[in-house]
Amino acid sequence: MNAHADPLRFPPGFVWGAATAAYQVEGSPLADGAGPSIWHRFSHTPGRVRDGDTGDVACDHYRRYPEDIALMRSLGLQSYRFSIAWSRVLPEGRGRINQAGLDHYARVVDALLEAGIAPNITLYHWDLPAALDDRGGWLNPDIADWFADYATLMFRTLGDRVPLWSTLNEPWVVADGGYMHGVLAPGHRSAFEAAIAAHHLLLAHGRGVQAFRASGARGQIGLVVNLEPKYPASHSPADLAATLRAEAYMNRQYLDPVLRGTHAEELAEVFGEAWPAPRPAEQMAVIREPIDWLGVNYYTRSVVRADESAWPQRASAVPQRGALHTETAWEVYPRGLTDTLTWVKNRYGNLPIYITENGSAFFDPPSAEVDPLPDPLRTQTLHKHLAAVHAAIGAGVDVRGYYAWSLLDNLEWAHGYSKRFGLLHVDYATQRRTRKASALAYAAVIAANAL
Ligand SMILES: OC[C@@H]1[C@@H](O)[C@H](O)[C@@H](O)c2nc(CNc3ccccc3)cn21
Repeated sequence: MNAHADPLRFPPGFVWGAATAAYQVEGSPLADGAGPSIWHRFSHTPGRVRDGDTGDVACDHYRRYPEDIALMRSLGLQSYRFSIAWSRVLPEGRGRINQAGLDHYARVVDALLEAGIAPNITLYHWDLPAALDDRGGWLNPDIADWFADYATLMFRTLGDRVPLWSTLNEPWVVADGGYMHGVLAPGHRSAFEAAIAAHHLLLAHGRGVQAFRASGARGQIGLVVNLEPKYPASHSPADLAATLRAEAYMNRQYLDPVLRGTHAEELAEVFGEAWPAPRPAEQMAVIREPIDWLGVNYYTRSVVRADESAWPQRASAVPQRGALHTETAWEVYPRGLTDTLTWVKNRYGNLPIYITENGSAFFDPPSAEVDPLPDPLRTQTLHKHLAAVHAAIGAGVDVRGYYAWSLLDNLEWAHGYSKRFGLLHVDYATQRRTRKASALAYAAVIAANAL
């Protein structure tokens, strides 16, 4: 809270939430008839995840969600963004339905509604059913049908009472991490596969939106993308061109097809021989199925220079020495959030935006000896990014809400449990939750709807 100057007030009805993802928090990956996901396989593959960490227990959120919802309520959270583990409800990803999995998520939704917290459901947050990966996963063109069938099942089950839905979380990370560089599940390393996966992710998104419209579900559906503004290291032609390639590869690769019906022109240069022939017009039309809102995940920016050795975009980030960096080595750069939001408005129009993830990993001890647990760097970083959102709103961007990443310390993918993003500290030895000071700072902003 800004104790001296006039408070920065947010619009009436601005939605304040927090976010998680199934594989990072739930634990019990095979409970009650669930099938394995590619992240269950990946984390159990030696060498893939730091310290051999897995999601077998995580935050035990699958069982402890009533306690966690009570904590959300105590902080005054108005919405909770979480994901469905596809292989809990369809153990093989298609066909046979696991009613126990559907019943679990219905209980979570009803408990949230009972607590006055609006569910915001992500259908896909990286944990593809392993059985679908055995059929090619995101490389199989049939996955758009598989995803649409899964989405339809969820809309029929929960569509009467869930106000916000998104199809995919960060398709760029799925393709770049899972298929281009191989650092995330399923761990492939091929530009050809990355381009194919990217197209099928876009097709699946569009088919998911069509399924939402056909299901008659209430609420609104969107797409969640990670955006990282790219600033040229110099005004040299080489650096300017590299910056455009980096921006096209991360920031425009998915938004241009979904919101403009075209592909960023630099992608043919970035992917080279791996870039496919122009896609059929009817597929581009599916991809462009109109969405109701856009989810923006923001963490940092990058300052870009030309780098012929950096594959595939031939551009690399210039370290910003002297700036505050997080434990994930991301520069803290709140102005980048304002710039990103105004960039979206100027390029794609003023569609409703939710900041679906924003947060920071700074060191917290494994066990919390005091409540609240001091976390000054995370608290100041939170305040600065909320001020950046306020600035974007003041510039006319239609930002509807903000979700802190994350509600809980959790499994940070290949980093294991070594990076803590939570507003709530988790002692993994005891599963005890402890509020961090940033949680109380966030609660004060929510209570005042002002900074
Ligand atoms: O790393 C923090 C979170 C992660 O826990 C979420 O599951 C995921 O949605 C998420 N996306 C980003 C930003 N995008 C990104 C960029 C490069 C590598 C990995 C993630 C950060 N985060």
